[in-house]
Amino acid sequence: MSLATTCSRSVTSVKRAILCSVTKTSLLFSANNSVTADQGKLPSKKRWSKSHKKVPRADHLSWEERLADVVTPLWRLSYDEQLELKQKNQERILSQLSGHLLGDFQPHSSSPVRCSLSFPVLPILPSPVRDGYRNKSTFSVNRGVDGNQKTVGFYVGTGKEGNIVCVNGDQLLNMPEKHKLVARCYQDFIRLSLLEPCLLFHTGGHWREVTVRTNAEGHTMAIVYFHPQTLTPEEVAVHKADLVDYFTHGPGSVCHLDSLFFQESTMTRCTHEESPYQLLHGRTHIYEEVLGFKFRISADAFFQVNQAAAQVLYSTVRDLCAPIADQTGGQKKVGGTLLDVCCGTGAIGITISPRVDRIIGVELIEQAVEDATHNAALNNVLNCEFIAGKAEVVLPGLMSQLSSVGRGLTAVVNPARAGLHHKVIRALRNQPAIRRLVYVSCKPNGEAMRNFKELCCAPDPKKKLTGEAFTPILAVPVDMFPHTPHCELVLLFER
Ligand SMILES: C[S@@+](CC[C@H](N)C(=O)[O-])C[C@H]1O[C@@H](n2cnc3c(N)ncnc32)[C@H](O)[C@@H]1O
Repeated sequence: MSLATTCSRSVTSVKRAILCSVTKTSLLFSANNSVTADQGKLPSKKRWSKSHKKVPRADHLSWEERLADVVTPLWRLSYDEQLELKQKNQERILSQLSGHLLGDFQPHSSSPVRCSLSFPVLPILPSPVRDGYRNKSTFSVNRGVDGNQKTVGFYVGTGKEGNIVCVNGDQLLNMPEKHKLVARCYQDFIRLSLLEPCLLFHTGGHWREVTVRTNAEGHTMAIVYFHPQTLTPEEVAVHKADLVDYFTHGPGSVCHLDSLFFQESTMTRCTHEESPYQLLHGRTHIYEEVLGFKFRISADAFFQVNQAAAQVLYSTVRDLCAPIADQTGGQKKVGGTLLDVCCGTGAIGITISPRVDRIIGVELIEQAVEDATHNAALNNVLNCEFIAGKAEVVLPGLMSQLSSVGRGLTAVVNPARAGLHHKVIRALRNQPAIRRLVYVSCKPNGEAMRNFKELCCAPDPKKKLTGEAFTPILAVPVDMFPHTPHCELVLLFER
């Protein structure tokens, strides 16, 4: 089957908006969509200042501007310019995959290599909300511009160079006011506390980061991370009580926290299982609504950071995983089984559940699996089951049980930045019932690229990749992170 035929077969049932863009893109891509390997790279500040806006020299920048350049490096560009840049960047990344599949990519060559895209990349879908969109922020504690070690904000500089300065995030465009308020109050609280901040784990100190989660309804959860060092549980309890008092009856009550959690951790990052998230005040969970479904989110669980853009992402993923037969919209049933790998709190599977017979989700974090199971029940969804465990451990066994589902098996994978373990790729690739696979990645140029190549390479018995190769059919970038160079990439593979 020719690529063009495969492509049109895949997109005929995708939502009209997508279809429309595909048609336009398909018509254009063979003629115009060739990009060189260095095109679309994020411009250096020098290049920006030439082609876009004048950027002052770093030593003339305020600390807030320097921080904005670290956290939201596209903040000087208009949103259209940002989207153009991201589009080119995604096309450049995907041209690597195309080139690799066509056998003409030279990864070690320093000269730009001309590669055509062998599949359409649709125009990036913008975020409906551009400013203050984050529903989760984590603020660090370290030495501030004025030397005060109890400063809550984000780092400028690096630990390696020993020039870290902690700058408050008040000017960051992606940060909602509520997050800034909680960070200011936490700073005020730790400055009042007799305990020292924990700047480096081996040098002592206690107060660490604070994470703030909010939802579209304005509910707020704060999670304070604390290093107990040699304090007894009784001594820690006194400081926990002070924290609660500050945020419920003291100056911090302006934050109107709906939940206050506390995690005592001796490692940079601990799961709930390693060190429990202790609820000090208020509600156990925060809730978010996406595409008409309600999701319970635990303190520890992943949820897309931009709720409005998450709706765009999930409807795109839904239409690629389970394209409805007609173009009238609605929730017609397609049937079959959907495997939701790295399912988090179940958002992808649950939003697709009305269109398929069965959803099986696999997720590492137990709390997230509990949330996913709860979320299915909360939404009266009866065809979802979720399995806790590493996908690389669960999938090989699960695959043999799924052999009987025939050809109605689709997989959607949405791993963290580290990509999928090679055993997961092997299990997916060697299960012939999977004809369609949708890969959602926030970092397609990293480990995910290795995954793409392993999904699409010729059968390789040495790597135990014996199943028929997948072919990339269509890519849809979705902007989840305005003002930053990042976006989500949805990549449809078929075979
Ligand atoms: C980018 S999030 C996506 C979550 C979900 N699909 C969503 O849209 O909300 C990646 C998820 O992969 C999970 N994860 C990371 N490593 C994993 C592994 N080895 N096996 C299964 N899940 C894993 C993380 O806990 C996280 O929930």
